[in-house]
Amino acid sequence: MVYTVTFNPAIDYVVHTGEMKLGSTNRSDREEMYFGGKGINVSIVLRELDIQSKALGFTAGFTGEAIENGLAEMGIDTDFVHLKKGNSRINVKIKSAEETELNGQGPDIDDEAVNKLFAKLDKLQDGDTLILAGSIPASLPSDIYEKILERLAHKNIRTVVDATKDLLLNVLKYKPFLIKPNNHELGEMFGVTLTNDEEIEKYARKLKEMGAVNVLISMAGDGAMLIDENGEIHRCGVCNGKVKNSVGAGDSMVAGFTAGILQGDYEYALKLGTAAGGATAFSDGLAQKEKIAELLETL
Ligand SMILES: Nc1ncnc2c1ncn2[C@@H]1O[C@H](COP(=O)(O)OP(=O)(O)OP(=O)(O)O)[C@@H](O)[C@H]1O
Ligand SMILES: O=P(O)(O)OC[C@@]1(O)O[C@H](CO)[C@@H](O)[C@@H]1O
Repeated sequence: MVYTVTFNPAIDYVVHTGEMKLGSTNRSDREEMYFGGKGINVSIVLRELDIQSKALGFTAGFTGEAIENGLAEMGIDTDFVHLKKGNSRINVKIKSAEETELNGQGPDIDDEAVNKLFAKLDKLQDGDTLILAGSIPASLPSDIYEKILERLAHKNIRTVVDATKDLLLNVLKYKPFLIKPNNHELGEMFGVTLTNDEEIEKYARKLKEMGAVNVLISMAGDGAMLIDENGEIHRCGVCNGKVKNSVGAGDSMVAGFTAGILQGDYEYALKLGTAAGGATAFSDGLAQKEKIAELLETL
């Protein structure tokens, strides 16, 4: 079974506007809402790839209820811990000449709620896959992902972590099966700006030396690089298409790669990840089955 964990689910409120003037009243041309947060996005795209997962995490208030109902309507299995206070966040994504995002902080998560999540995770079994994805609310310490991996270390669970900074660095000693920072996040973790392929490879290998089994670096329109468990490097360019939306492209890549590795080798997983990432970049909302299949054929 595949489980995703989203500590900080969100309603993604996507606003399209011709021009955006800071300090003025702007009017949108159209709006859309999606139920998101990184782990949830991974669950949604996994379902497009015929892999049923269970989405875990925390929801709160009326927005949390809307997220759960929306996911249920989409056929996504969920088992969220319900927080007693606050509301799940609404993340604003403004699409004008450029994409601007304003992600919320999210509700506080207390120890009792964290322990409820731990109890659910304790039921995972050998052979399961666990995907931890996205930011955590400020009320939680940055070793929370580490604590989860530590709890599960005695079981044979394939772990995937899509996070940044300390949240990611802290888990490396537990040898996550896959991590997927993008090239900017990779540089940020080492306090450097990465300007070419050689530098990106050098720092990706550092993450591997620090414990990650497979390191996948996504580079938006420049494709992706994988350093696999044997230290071999694989590269994949991007699919061709008109970019509509980059929100969730990375989550789609994580879903595609995870589905790919359950069905084939690293080359195939990288291609399926690339096709899923591209399918999201070329769609309003997340990747759909037919688009992923069409793009996979081109790689
Ligand atoms: N402009 C694009 N054209 C084609 N493919 C793209 C484009 N942007 C993203 N992709 C595909 O999606 C993958 C992941 O994208 P990206 O590197 O932007 O992830 P990310 O930064 O984690 O994204 P996000 O945080 O918005 O989900 C890329 O490696 C690529 O295969
Ligand atoms: O604030 P985080 O948790 O880092 O990212 C949250 C988020 O931007 O990630 C997804 C796209 O990857 C969106 O659905 C969501 O709004």
